[in-house]
Amino acid sequence: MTYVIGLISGTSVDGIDAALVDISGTDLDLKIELLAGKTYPYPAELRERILAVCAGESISMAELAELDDAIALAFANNAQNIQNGHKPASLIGSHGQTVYHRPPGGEGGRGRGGEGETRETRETRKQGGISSSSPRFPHSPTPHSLGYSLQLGRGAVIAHVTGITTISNFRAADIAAGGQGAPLVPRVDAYLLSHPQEGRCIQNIGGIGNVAYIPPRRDNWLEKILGWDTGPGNSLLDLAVHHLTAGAKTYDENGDWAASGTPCHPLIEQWLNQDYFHLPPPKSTGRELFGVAYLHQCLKDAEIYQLSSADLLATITELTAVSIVHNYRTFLPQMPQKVFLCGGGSRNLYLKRRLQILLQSIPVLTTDEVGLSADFKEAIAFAVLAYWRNLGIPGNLPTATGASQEVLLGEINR
Ligand SMILES: Nc1ncnc2c1ncn2[C@@H]1O[C@H](COP(=O)(O)OP(=O)(O)OP(=O)(O)O)[C@@H](O)[C@H]1O
Ligand SMILES: CC(=O)N[C@H]1[C@@H]2OC[C@@H](O2)[C@@H](O)[C@@H]1O[C@H](C)C(=O)O
Repeated sequence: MTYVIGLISGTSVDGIDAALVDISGTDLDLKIELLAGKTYPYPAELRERILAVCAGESISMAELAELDDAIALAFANNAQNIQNGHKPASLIGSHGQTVYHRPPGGEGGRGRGGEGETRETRETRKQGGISSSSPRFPHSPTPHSLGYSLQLGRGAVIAHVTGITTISNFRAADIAAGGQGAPLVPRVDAYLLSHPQEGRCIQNIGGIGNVAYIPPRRDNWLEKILGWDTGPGNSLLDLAVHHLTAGAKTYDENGDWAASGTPCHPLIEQWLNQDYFHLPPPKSTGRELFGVAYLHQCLKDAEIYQLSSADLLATITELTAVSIVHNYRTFLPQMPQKVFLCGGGSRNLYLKRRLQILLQSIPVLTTDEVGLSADFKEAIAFAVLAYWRNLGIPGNLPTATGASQEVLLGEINR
């Protein structure tokens, strides 16, 4: 029995998720008990700063250092807060705050999750203006270019402030081994959520969506696990709500607003042409692709349809749902028997309903229904990844990240 704290702020930048868990076992005997879970919202000013940097705003090294300090101290304070009323933890796994993610591949990983091919260049190429040996992915990755992923909130500060050994910088070793550095959660999902007879998809819907496909637990099931980022989760939807309410609201609570509208299907078809949805896994993405510039292009595309605000939100929500199902149908060896949602998007009842309709007879549930908190699963996963790192157990799944081998994830700060 080991008390471990998991900390993460994801691509929604809504706040720091902290989970205090009691962990035992290591793989199929792995067990976790969630003792406390809490989301600590960022101060508004810090959130805005992070979002601006994520949107590509240039900052100086001095400003970067200040931002890292502020995030590290916020994470450290919350690590202390989550222990209130509990036995102290002996280990912290802190993911930190992603501010930049470049998947591996040529030309800055544009083919996978960087800036992406613009519609203008695609049109020019279609008209013969750009020559390419690969018609769909002109920026096909070169085997030598590594990814890059930057998470702020350095572990050394968290370890010093809390006096607790802290594992941080989880993505670097997988990337050094040629991997995407994401998603890292599938190995944890495999041990906590696999089933002897059922093939399952665990679908996180955060800012970005990501799936772990876990085949039934027989034969060499571990080697058949897949995982990748499916595309937008709530990122575009949150940005659209912010835009439509002039910042008064940051998300569509329960999906109520979108539910009062109707999706515009021609737009969905057009948006599904985005290269990322057709790129085979392993693949990962972030706000660099599905961020502010992307939303503005969506708003521009929507102009000719003169959609109401509700119709626009319904259409953006539909893009998330349709792209998830498109990813399954295109890249899974077979459809799962059940889908389990987690992340904030699992609370969007309209999105959940749309997924259920698109997936027809495949039940769409949440991980809460199999005993794993849908809200804190990512924070729990980083507690488990830290626990594995401390025991010398690799955390990545090369079938999910594309790394050349299993590696120990994270740096140890004592
Ligand atoms: N009650 C709710 N109704 C609708 N949407 C919700 C609700 N609660 C949360 N969300 C959505 O979930 C988002 C936060 O999800 P979550 O915390 O899982 O994302 P994240 O961890 O930051 O992202 P990622 O998993 O990509 O790193 C919010 O920005 C919002 O869009
Ligand atoms: C670079 C980065 O922070 N990626 C996140 C993001 O949020 C969801 C999706 O994109 C996912 O692949 C990843 O996080 C989860 C925790 C993971 O690594 O499994």
